[in-house]
Amino acid sequence: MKMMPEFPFAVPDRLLSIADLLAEQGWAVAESGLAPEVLDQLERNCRALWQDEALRPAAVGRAGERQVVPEIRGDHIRWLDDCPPCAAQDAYVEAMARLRLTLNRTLLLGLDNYETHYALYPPGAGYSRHLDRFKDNPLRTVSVVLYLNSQWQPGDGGELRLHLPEGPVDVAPRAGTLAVFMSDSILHEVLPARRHRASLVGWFRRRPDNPLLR
Ligand SMILES: O=C(O)CCC(=O)C(=O)O
Ligand SMILES: [Fe+2]
Repeated sequence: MKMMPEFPFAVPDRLLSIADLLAEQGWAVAESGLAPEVLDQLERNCRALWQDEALRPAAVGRAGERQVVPEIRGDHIRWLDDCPPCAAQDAYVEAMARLRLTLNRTLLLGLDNYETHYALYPPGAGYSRHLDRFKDNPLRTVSVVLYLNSQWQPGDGGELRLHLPEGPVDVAPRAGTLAVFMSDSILHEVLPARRHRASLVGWFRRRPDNPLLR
């Protein structure tokens, strides 16, 4: 039997706060805690992929009927698994592993793995209101967005808008900000931006055969 990869670490308050907020309200916005050099390198990677035309227009719709509809979703993406490895990406993946273990230990979510892609929204592009969990694939459980825009100014647009029962909450996509929310319940959208908007978007997934989650 394969055990969950487990590594001992002191859980920083920052990660515990994210877990508390998720349990309380279904979403959290926090500082990622990643070093400035790591954030810089990730931002450079995302922009270089765009310059090199190595990002592809993202599709919407269920398996079998995926299509590119820029009026609904205008970002361009590349999965991290498909990118040349580098130390900054390793640091990001490790930070996400720590967050995943913290959420499992505190909230017993049974999160098993993480899938993630770079995303670049050119000026004017957005993503209409949606949920991240697909009807034909219920494994995505917690969504995580790390923003990579060191030059972001108020008025640039591109906010993540969470549609909550008590009203909308907007998150500015400033470098280092982490937005975390439940994939099946938090409706959200990306407002069009005036400049290129870079991020890493990912999902903690459950195991399809987890007997505890049936
Ligand atoms: O970039 C964001 O703020 C959110 C992106 C998003 O909702 C998605 O890719 O599903
Ligand atoms: Fe989303």
